[in-house]
Amino acid sequence: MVHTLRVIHLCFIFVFVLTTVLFWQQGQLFSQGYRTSQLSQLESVIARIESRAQYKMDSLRYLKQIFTEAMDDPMFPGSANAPWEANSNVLQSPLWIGELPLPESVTAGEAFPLHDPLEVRQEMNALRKIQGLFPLATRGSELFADLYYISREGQFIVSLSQQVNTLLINSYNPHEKQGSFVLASPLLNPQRSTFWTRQNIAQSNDTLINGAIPVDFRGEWIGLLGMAFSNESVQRFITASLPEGSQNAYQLFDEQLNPLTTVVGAENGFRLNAQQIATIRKMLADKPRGTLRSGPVFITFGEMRDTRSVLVSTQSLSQGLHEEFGRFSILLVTMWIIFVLFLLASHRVICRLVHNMGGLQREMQHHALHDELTGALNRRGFFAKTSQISPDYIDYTVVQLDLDHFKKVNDVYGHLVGDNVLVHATRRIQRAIRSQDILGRIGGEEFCIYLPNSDLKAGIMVATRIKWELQSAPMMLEDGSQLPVTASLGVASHSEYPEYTLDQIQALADMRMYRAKESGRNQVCWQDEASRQV
Ligand SMILES: Nc1nc2c(ncn2[C@@H]2O[C@H](COP(=O)(O)OP(=O)(O)OP(=O)(O)O)[C@@H](O)[C@H]2O)c(=O)[nH]1
Repeated sequence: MVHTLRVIHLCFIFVFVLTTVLFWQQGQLFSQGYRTSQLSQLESVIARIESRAQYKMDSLRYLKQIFTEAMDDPMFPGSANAPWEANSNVLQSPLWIGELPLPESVTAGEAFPLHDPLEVRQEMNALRKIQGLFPLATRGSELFADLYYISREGQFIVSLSQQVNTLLINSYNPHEKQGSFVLASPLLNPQRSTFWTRQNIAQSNDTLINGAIPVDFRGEWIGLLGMAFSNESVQRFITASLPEGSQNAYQLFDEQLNPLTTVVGAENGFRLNAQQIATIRKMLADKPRGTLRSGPVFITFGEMRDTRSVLVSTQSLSQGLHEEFGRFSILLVTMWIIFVLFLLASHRVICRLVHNMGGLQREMQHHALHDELTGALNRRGFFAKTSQISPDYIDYTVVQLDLDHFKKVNDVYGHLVGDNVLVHATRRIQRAIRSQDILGRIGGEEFCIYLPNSDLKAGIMVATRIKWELQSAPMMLEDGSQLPVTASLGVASHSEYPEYTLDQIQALADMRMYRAKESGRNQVCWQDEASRQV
């Protein structure tokens, strides 16, 4: 049965491992699918942001075109006012003007004419012209921008809103290496293309994001046209770019992974820690897109080359479970748990069945080989056991025992007392033999004892001890009287007839037992011719 149980355990372990591996593989596929879906979701958000940002840059190029054309337009003489007086021009809404300290590196070594009122007026006229066109370039309100122009000639900055004007002036750092004016120089921007820059707003954690383009006129670099986007407007812009029903939170970072916006989208309260930022930075050095799992949070990130920023999306476990992949994962895990529970239950039932069957089998085997009344081996059990071991034991002796006048006990005291005598006699015999000796009740009141590793002499000693055990302990009856129990015993040893089989030795002992009966009972006989009594 132990073997059967072991096979059952192995089968169940095999099924458990196999199905767990299958479920795990399925989980891996889900996990891969989830990763891909997160990346494609981020990709689509990045594509939207980039296309919108590109639209802004295209608008800027278009406005620059109009601006340079207007500089040459003789039909638009413009205002005769000096730039710092332009606020008084009431024809359109005011242009806000401020003085801007241009970096020395930009102006050094170049012979600037002092403020040429004509060129400055031309610039102002051109600005007036594009001022009217600008609202067309700010499609919708999701990305509020303000247009500004920095005149290299006049060293002033003009913008449509006073707020942006002040911000630009306050945050302008002429020594900034990546400052917009520096990046617009022909040296660093020979293609004269658009570019993105950032300015940290003084006394605040906010950043002003600028899209800018250098303006050249008649082959000479005269200024810079730009759009400034406030932090909140970028935030609104990203929110508007998110897919509907997205469970992710997004945050925009600069290339050094300093946050440019606060978290937008689903609110999961998650903030990247220093270690996660270091990991993302390391991964970005290899690939522009990537994913990582950090505890219960799944992080997806992607670089946006044009705007030189990094978009990071995070999804907490609970948010992920609201998505299709999350629901499938729950289903998969539930199915696995149900399966394992079912497997455990069936394993338990089968083991119990096998155990019960084993018990039943052992019980049946015991009944088949043992005498129910005395508990000793029955005839079949005795011969089964002795024939099992007798080939190994060549030096054995058999004692055949028959209770004396047992019929009389039955007749006088009844069968119940007769049964008790049999039990009593069995116990007494067991007291007189060794644990390795085999006792069997092979007939009604007939017993046989197999003595391994015993010669005839030892057998006679055991038989004599049994005789005395019985004789010396009569059975107590219910009325307090004593019932003497004696037996006649025959002894035969394999050593006498080595060629004999166990059956033959047992038959010989039986014959000698009859001799003991004939010789007057309650005695041991071990010879064929003349019985010897002890
Ligand atoms: N109570 C009881 N009696 C049994 C059992 N098995 C056999 N007997 C009885 O044992 C008696 C055996 O009697 P006999 O073979 O004539 O032998 P005996 O009376 O012992 O006489 P001797 O052997 O010559 O001394 C029979 O009456 C059987 O019915 C049993 O399990 N219980």
